[in-house]
Amino acid sequence: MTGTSHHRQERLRREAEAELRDRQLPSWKGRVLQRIAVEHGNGWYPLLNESTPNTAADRPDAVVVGPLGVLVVLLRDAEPDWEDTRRAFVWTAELLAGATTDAGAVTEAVARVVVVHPADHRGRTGHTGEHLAITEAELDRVLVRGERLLEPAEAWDIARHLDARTRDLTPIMWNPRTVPQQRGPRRAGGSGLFEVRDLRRERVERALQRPFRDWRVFLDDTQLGAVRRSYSGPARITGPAGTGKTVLALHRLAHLARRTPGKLLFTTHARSLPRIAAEQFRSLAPHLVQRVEFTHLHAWARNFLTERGQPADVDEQQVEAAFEAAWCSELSAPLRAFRSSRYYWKDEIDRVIKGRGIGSLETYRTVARKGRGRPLPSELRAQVWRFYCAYERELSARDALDHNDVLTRALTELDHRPLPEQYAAVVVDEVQDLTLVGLRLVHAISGDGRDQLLLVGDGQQQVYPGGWLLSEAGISVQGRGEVLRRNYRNRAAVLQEAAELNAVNRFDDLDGGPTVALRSALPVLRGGRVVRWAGTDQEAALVAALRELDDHADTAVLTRTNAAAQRWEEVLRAAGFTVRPLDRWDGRTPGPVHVGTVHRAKGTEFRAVFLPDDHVPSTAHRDEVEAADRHRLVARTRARDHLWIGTLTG
Ligand SMILES: Nc1ncnc2c1ncn2[C@@H]1O[C@H](COP(=O)(O)OP(=O)(O)OP(=O)(O)O)[C@@H](O)[C@H]1O
Repeated sequence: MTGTSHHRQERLRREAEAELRDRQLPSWKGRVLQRIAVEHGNGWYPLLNESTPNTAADRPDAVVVGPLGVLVVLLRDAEPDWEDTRRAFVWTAELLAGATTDAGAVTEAVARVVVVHPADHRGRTGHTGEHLAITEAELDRVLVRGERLLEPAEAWDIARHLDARTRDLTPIMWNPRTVPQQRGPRRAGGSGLFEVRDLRRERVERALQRPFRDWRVFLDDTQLGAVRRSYSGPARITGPAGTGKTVLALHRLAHLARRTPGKLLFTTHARSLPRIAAEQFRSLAPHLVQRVEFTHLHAWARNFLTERGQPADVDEQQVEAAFEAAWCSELSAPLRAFRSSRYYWKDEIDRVIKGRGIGSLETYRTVARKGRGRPLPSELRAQVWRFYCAYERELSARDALDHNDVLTRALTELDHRPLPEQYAAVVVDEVQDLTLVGLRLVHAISGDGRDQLLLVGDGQQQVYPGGWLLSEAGISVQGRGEVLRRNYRNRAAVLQEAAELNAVNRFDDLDGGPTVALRSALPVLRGGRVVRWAGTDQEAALVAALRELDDHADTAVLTRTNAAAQRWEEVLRAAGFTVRPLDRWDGRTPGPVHVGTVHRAKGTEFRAVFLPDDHVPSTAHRDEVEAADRHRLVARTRARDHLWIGTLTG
């Protein structure tokens, strides 16, 4: 430390001592608060609780706003009760509500609870479920070291907001009415919409330059509303691709975790998404990660049945063999005559008959089969039913269960014997891909209580056939929900390319709620690059295009089928690239080129995405054309900056 800065520190310390003199603080608390107050010289704005040192157990002694975020500081001789630290956080978070900075609305992700103990404290320190515990000797950990979360102007705005919101907190060492001299770049006059939009763009651009996405994103007003709102029953978030639905869902989980005891559940249909969401949640709220279970729905059902001593393993080969046996029998002949595709009839069983939990031909005759193409005549339905019964017999003969059986059994078991302990909240992402039985299961897990169930999805991104009405699962969202419109992921050129697809939303029109199509989404980021390639030697073209990229980090080659993904893996390895299959990715390491199916990439994003032509056979069936367009929409909207689309000719 130089002589001058030492002198300045000493002056600040004496000023702090004078400000705190009347408080009659125990000496160690006085020292800590002085130290915090001195940090004002480094861009921190301390606010002291009016009652300190006689602070209530569940209130902070100080709230300090600065470059490393908002610290909710509790000075305690002994380890506090976790409920008290949580309440102190919630109290502060509620004061933060409505705070805005140039970058947008403030989220709770910028705040954390820090419990400070005296230097001779012998108890535990470090991270607990709810807070970070340190001794007074370790204050640098929270005041000096760590990730920079707030710009100087943002910290100032938040500190002033807190001062204005409550009389319980008093600024020390700074005056909310005096504009600080050394401030970071601020908006220069005016508040036109255009300018606000530019600022948001600038901030998102900055976040994109970091190696990983900035999960402490400042949510926009609609997102923030949905994070903090208390819903009296099940609620629903919709919005086109890239509008921040998953971000919102994770913030809401953190928000609810801080307010309620008990476990929370994040689930979805796709196997890879929970792992990635868990990583994102970890960087958003590391101390709460133990409280949230991230599991795809089939794994949840399997674990649940296993715990209850019931069989739950699915042997894919046996399932395949059972279907093949039925398909090879004469029972499939009328089906083939109507639609030759084996996949179509497999979907009919998986997504319509078993997926909807249809137990009799009478019910099957009446079901709407939305999005499944030409209606099935009644006589053909009877034949499909016979085919389905043959498949079931083949399964039993092999003593095998398919994935639908596992969900159905879990639902029955839950009906019989509910969970011993309810989840505090359940969030379902990509809800449009669940079957009706899957939806009933999440509803049975969550119940209808306040804030218990949040459904997040977008009908334009449905990649599995079949649909349902929420009411068929006994769920009513009755105006409880939000529609997001601002696309933060895709640069304008990429968004435009994806929005041109005619991805018919067969899902949301079922519920009649408000929806926004991708083409009406509002792009936040400018620029972007779309390359359309057409020719015969696609492998050479894609490899050359990949080589042209200045950086391969965060790049993906996405395919329609597993077989195509495997083939591309080999091609890229042979060309010298390091490749990682998407199903082994946890969203953390951006290093090698990722290769996988679009299904595996659901809910994720990459800087550059390559979509080679997969020889999709052309079809005249409307449902298949629509499904292919939805699939393409999902694929294209995975790209943030750069999109490469291949077309094989000849
Ligand atoms: N308010 C915001 N400000 C800046 N960036 C944001 C904001 N909200 C979301 N983002 C960013 O936008 C991208 C898309 O967010 P997210 O994955 O939550 O969207 P989504 O609606 O779930 O997309 P999809 O339906 O395609 O899976 C992410 O990189 C996220 O960090």
